[in-house]
Formats: sequence, structure tokens, C-alpha cells
Amino acid sequence: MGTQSLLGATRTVVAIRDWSCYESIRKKSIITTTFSAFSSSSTKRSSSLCCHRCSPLKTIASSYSSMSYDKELDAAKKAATLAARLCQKVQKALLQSDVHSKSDKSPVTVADYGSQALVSLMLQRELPSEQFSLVAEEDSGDLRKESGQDTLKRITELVNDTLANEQSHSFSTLTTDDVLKAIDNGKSEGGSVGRHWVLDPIDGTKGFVRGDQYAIALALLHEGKVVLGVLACPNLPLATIGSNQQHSSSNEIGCLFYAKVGNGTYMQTLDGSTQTKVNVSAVDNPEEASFFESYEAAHSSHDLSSTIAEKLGVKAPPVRIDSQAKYGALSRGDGAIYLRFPNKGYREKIWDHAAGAIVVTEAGGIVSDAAGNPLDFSKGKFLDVDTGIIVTNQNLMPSLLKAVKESLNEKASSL
Ligand SMILES: Nc1ncnc2c1ncn2[C@@H]1O[C@H](COP(=O)(O)O)[C@@H](O)[C@H]1OP(=O)(O)O
Ligand SMILES: [Mg+2]
Ligand SMILES: [Mg+2]
Ligand SMILES: [Mg+2]
Repeated sequence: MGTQSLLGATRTVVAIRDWSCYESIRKKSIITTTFSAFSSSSTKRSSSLCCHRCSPLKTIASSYSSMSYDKELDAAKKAATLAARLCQKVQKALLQSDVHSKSDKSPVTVADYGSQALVSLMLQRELPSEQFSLVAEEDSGDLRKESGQDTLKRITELVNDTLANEQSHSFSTLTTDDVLKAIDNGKSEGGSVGRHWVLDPIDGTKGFVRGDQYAIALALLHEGKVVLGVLACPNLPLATIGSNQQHSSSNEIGCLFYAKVGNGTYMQTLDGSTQTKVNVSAVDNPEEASFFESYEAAHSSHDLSSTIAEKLGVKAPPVRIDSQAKYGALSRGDGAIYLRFPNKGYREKIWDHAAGAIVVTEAGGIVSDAAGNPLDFSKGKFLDVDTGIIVTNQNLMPSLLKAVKESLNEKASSL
């Protein structure tokens, strides 16, 4: 099925990257991250690159993207799909429960740990010959306490039930200890050496509890660079969302976005039955662009985003949804801009952006901090970003950066 029939909307294919010149921010971002994968001392060279140096870079970039990562991608898709099944089951039960238990945090806790345990177990089963390193959001500390024993039992049952329904079921029944070990395999610190899986077992917990958007976000880092990413978005409609959304006959939900370095971004239904290549919007007139931001005002300043959007000339109201589903929606052109400005002092984590970033960049978009620097996933669990994270296409990035800079300066001088 082609893009149009699956999404019910027209997508414009963005031109394949041009490696012949390195003057744009997007190219700067690609070269910086590609270089950092091969030489830790080379990242600073990107800013002084010009065309006569392109040749050796081309060789590096192509040898990098020719590494296949095929079996890793297959394993990641299987793991995220299974985790999504577990989470959907819990969310459904949560939404059917009475008001009292909706305010009870335990269902989301069970789904969060269950998702992390499942992904950890699946990756190790599917890739037995590879050294396993996982940087994940949760750890088993609370589950090892006396007060966590009931929750641990519920998680273990849920993981066993989900695995029992898996097609190529090959696990014997897991004990509570097996589940604790699987969760704690996510204790790696990441970094610039070797390979590390990066997992947010439920991204957008607030959305999960509300019955809205959330994602299972899984990526692979190789020498500090994101080389593949998978975003399972169980509640995201297959049809386009966004403020310019046209009426769609399809109300099917459940998308799996996946991307591999140098290979583009694809979206498939969560049951795997149809898949399509996706591209970011090619819009170059801000008046026709719409933008995404967090549903939760505590996660990202809505005021600052609206100042930036106004300065840029965006007419449409913001589209507010939870989680990295925003990156997925942007990768298929539902909107053209994503603005994220957390409160001062909040430190972004790699699992909140790694999968989303490659899904968008492989679809032709640019992800940077508010100063235009590419995100650096090689420094451990945290991302050191300047002020915020902005995402858009190549056409809009220069004017977006200008609007962001002006808005931040105005904000600073009004304090
Ligand atoms: N105070 C905060 N500021 C910004 N982001 C936050 C904050 N607290 C949690 N988050 C994380 O923000 C992401 C979701 O943001 P949003 O849905 O608004 O885009 C999640 O990764 C969420 O973590 P979590 O994975 O635990 O849900
Ligand atoms: Mg998160
Ligand atoms: Mg999370
Ligand atoms: Mg969390």
C-alpha cells in the first residue's frame, strides 16, 4: 500500500540527501554525528568543513550506513511490538477501571516495568551472539523492597502472559527473579564506545494514564551515534493528525515507525500488515505549517512556543500530544515543527529522544537544540542541550532558528 492510501493524505517526497556540499545545518548535523561515530576527536571539525573535503567524508558516511543492522532492527521491531501489546492490555484495563483506581499509579508502574523486562528479554533472545548493553529509564530498586512484592508478581504474570501469546514463543515460564534481572540489564550508562540499546519502556506516562498518546521508544547507539530507532505508538491513528487534518475515513490506530541510518524511515501498522516509507513535510511557508508541542505545560513552555510560532508566522494552533509520538507524526508530515522548552534545570535524557531523532532525520528532517547544535547521544544518560529541542524540515530550519533566538532574547531581557 502506498503512502497516500495508508495515510489518507498527500506527502511530498523530500529530495535524497546531497553529500556534495556541507553548508546547511542539516548537513552539519549529519557530518558531526557521523564523524563522532568514528573518531571521538573529530566532532569539532564539522563547522570548518567545506566542499573540497567532502570526498573522505563521503567514504566514511557510506561505509557507516552500509553496516546493515538488519537483524538488530528486526529484533527491535519485535521487542517494541510485544511491549506495545503488553502496554495496551494494561491501558485498556486501566481505562475500564473505576475512578479510584484511575488515580492509582500502580497500573502504569506495572506496564512500565513489564515493557522494560520484555524488551530486554526479547533483544537478548533475538541477538544471542552480541554483547548486551541497555540504557533504560527504569530500575528494579522499588520492586526488590517488601512493599514491591505484589507489584513484582503482577509484572511477572503480565510478562509471562504476553510471552505465551507470542508467535515464536520460546521462553520457559519466568520467575520473579528472571524479571528483576531483565529489568536490571537496563543499567548501562551508554557512552561513545561500543553499542548500547536505549529504551524508554513507556514514554509519555501522563498520556498513558489519561488514555492518550504514549510510545515505546527503542534505539541503538553505535560509537555514540544513533544507528537505528523504533517507535511503537499504540494509540496513534494511521491517518494523519494535526491542525490541518482533513476528515479521514479510517479510524484505525497503532503505528510502528522505524528507521536505520542511511535507509529512510518507514511506518507500519502495529500488526505488521502494511508498511510505507514516510517523509517529513516539505512546506516552506510558515503560514502553512503547523507545530507540535507537549500536552503537558509542565514539560514544555506553551507560552514560549506560541511566541516563536507567532514570530515565524505560523497560523495554525498548536497540536498538543504526549510522548515521542510527536516525532513519529512529524516524520510522516502531519505537522512541520516540534518545539520543546522544558523548565530551566530539567535535564533531557537520551531515551526521550534517541528513537524519535533518527525517525525524523531519516525522514528528511532536522533535530537540534535551540541554538542549532545537533543532539549528542554519546555523553551517557543525559543530553546536554542549549535551552530546548527544536525539530523541523530543511526549508524551515533557518527561519525557525532565527525566531527561536529572537524569542529567547526577548524573554531574557524581560526578566
Ligand atoms: N518536568 C519535566 N519536563 C520535561 N519533560 C518531562 C518532565 N517530567 C517528565 N518528562 C518526560 O517528558 C516526556 C514526555 O513529555 P511529553 O509527553 O510532554 O512530550 C517523557 O519522557 C517524560 O518522562 P516519561 O517517560 O516518564 O513519561
Ligand atoms: Mg520518556
Ligand atoms: Mg518513560
Ligand atoms: Mg518516567
